[in-house]
Parts: sequence; C-alpha cells; structure tokens
Amino acid sequence: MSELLVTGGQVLRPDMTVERADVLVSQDSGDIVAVDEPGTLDGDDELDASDGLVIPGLVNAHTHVAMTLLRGLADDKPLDAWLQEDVWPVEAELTAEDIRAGAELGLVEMIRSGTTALSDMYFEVEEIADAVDQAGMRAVLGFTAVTVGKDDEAARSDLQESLDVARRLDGAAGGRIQTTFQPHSLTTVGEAYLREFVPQALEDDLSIHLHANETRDEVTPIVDDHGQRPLAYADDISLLDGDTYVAHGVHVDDSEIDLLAETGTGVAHCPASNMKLASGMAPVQDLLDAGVTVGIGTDGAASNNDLDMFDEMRDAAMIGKLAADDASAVDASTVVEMATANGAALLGFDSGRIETGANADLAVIDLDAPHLTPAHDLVSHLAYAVHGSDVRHTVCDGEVLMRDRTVEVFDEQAVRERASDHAAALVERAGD
Ligand SMILES: N[C@@H](CCSC[C@H]1O[C@@H](n2cnc3c(=O)[nH]cnc32)[C@H](O)[C@@H]1O)C(=O)O
Ligand SMILES: [Zn+2]
Repeated sequence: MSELLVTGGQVLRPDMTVERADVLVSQDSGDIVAVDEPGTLDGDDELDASDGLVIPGLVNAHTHVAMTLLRGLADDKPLDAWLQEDVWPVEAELTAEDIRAGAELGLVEMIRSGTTALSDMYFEVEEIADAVDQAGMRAVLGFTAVTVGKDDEAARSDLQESLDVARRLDGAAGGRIQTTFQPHSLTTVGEAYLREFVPQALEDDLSIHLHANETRDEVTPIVDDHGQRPLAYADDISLLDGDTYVAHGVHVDDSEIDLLAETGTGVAHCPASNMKLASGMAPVQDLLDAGVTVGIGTDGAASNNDLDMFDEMRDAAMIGKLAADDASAVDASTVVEMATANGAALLGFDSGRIETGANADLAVIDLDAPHLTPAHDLVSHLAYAVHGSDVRHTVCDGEVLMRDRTVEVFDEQAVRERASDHAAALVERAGD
C-alpha cells in the first residue's frame, strides 16, 4: 500500500476555512484518507507544502483543449465571424496527430496551473482520451456534433458519432474519463436532429453538454423561428435536466434562469471568452441565487487565450460584479467554490474538496511571493492574487502530476516542440 503525505502546509477546507494540517492520500484507491493536525500522519512518500496552501485541484468546466494550437491565430472578432472566417477553416485541416499534440500542450498547461479535471468538447476524441490517460487527469469528453452546412447523411453521422463516442469512452482510464452527448449549440444543430437523437442519449442515461445563449445573435434566430426563448426551446426538446450543463448561459432572462433551476441544469460560465468575444455578461449572481450550479471554464485557448483557472476565477468575480452592478456579488469564496466543488458537481466527479473520502485531486500553492504578501485572507488571494505559475505541486487520483514545478507525466519540452511544429504546419496547410 502506497501513501503520499502532503505535509507542512495550510489546507483549504470545504467550508472555505484555512487550517494548518497534513493531507494523507492513498495512491491505490486515489482517495484522501486523512486530513489531520501536523505531525500526526505518516506516508511512504512526501510532498512538501511548507509556505504553501493545499487546495482542491481546479475543475475547468468547459474547454476545447486541443485549441491550444490555434492560440493567438485570430483575435479581436465576435463569435460568429471568428468561428466562420477563422476557426472552422483551420479546424477543417486538423489531423488526429494535430489534435493529440494540441491536447497534450493544453494538459501540460493545466497541470502547471493546478487544474486536475476538465470538461472538453471536440473531435478525434480517442486522441484526447489517450492524452488525458497519460496526463493522469480526470475528464468528461465527447464528440461535438454540428449539422449546419452539412447534408443529411453527414449531419446524422455526426450525431451518431457523438452518441457512439459517449457510449464507448465512458469509464475509460480506470474511470478517470467520463463522457457527454454533445450537440454543439441550439443554432448549429437542427431541430429535427435534436428531436431524433436527444431521446436516444437520455434513454442511455448519457449526460449532455452544449453551448447555449452565448451571444445575442444566437438568441434572436431561435425566438424568430420557434417563438420561444432558447432554453424554453431546449426544454421542449428535453435537453434540460440534472445531467445536462450548458456552456456560457450569458443571455438568459428570468424565465430561463427559473427553467435552469427547476430542471437542475448546470452552467459552465466562461468569463474571459465572453469578454474577449464581447458576447456579454452572464448574470452569475442571479443564477446562483436561483440555485443553479455554476462552474467556471476557460473555453478554448483561442478565445481566452490561456487555460489558467486562477485568471478565470478573478475574471468571474470581476465580471460577476459588473453584471450585477454590485461589488458584493460573486465574492471570493463563491468563485473558489465555483472552480472546485461546483465544477466537480457538474462533471460528476467526487473531487473539488479536501476531505477524507474525496478523490485525491489537489494542488499546492506557493505562498512565498511578494504578490501574495501579506496574507490577511488566503481565500481572497485564491480569487484575486494567485497566478497559475504559483502552483508548486499538482496531484490527481493520488498520483503526482507535477512536483516542484516539474511535470512528471509528460516530457514538457518535447510536448511544446511538437505542438509548435504541428501548429506551424497546420497554418501553412490552411493558408494554401
Ligand atoms: N464536428 C464539429 C466540430 C465541433 S468541435 C467544437 C467546436 O466548438 C468551437 N468553439 C470554440 N469556442 C466556442 C464558443 O465559445 N462558442 C461556440 N463554439 C465554440 C470550436 O472551435 C469547435 O469547432 C464540426 O464539424 O465542425
Ligand atoms: Zn466552447
């Protein structure tokens, strides 16, 4: 039996208090087996958390991890033009090897900034699953179906593939990988297809993840075509339920917030992407007040442009206050909870809290830095002052993914070089 002791540090507990404690994790079960006073626990191996804060591994509730290859390729445009003019033409050239290289780069970036779980939407999902398996992280994966601009056969095959991938990969990597059925959005998948395929997903008890109410341009055509708000339309198709979470949820009115709360549908809030694409401000405090589970996602690196969940927590707090016109809205402990426990609840993992019995998914933050001095309130620091580069160690499922800022699960230099090479060749092909 192999046990790892995270020792010498302070620990963020589920009630958002901080205490001096050691954390013992079992590398066999992948669980936290004890959180106790310093000096009372022993392990076979140790991780030094002195001058550090042990926090739950962060949960990135919405991303497209392989889009690291498109980072900085096309900026400063609204969603529709950005997708159609820049992203989709380049994505059409992506090979399985490109996606593997981009996913590995994204996972290395996540490990280096304390993220241990992600919810991803993309294609060539086997490659992403293999990369996640090697990374030792947890993920909810899926194949994203789009039907606009496709003939009936191609459209149906996309949705069928989304069902097949969700069935095939669920439980992979020893249970660290779970899956969702993924219609891309309410405007990029036609109604007849949703009505045909969503019941099949529900019959198989598959969870569902889709983009919804991201921009105003997405809301108007649904209201025009269906005479109802997008989430009322989604509910009509049975898309909303306790195992569904939508990405964005920016332009939601009160009736839609109620629908999300009543159906138990979650929201993956993506503040940086919403600001960068000028999509709008999600009413996060209203969603939380209504009882909706809201997590935080980076979205892809092409609309962010990094995968640092600490940036994202700060952005969520800032834009949440602006949206509510209230400086007390979306406060520090709320964003930390969104990036940990809420994200884990959306993804369906027993992670997101440092507590006996929970998954041993954690990060150790180095507090020995000028920008983290003085230390009046460490929860405030997590929300407003810590950067991803302050993470000293990252652990998932009891395994050390990064120790003293050295990534142990990948050859980081090789991953970076391969991703750069693939990105350069991709852009050249797409330009031809
Ligand atoms: N199989 C699909 C690919 C969909 S993957 C998921 C898609 O979501 C796109 N994406 C990334 N960020 C956003 C966003 O914020 N809103 C909507 N789509 C996005 C991403 O570029 C990718 O094309 C096809 O045939 O086009
Ligand atoms: Zn997205």
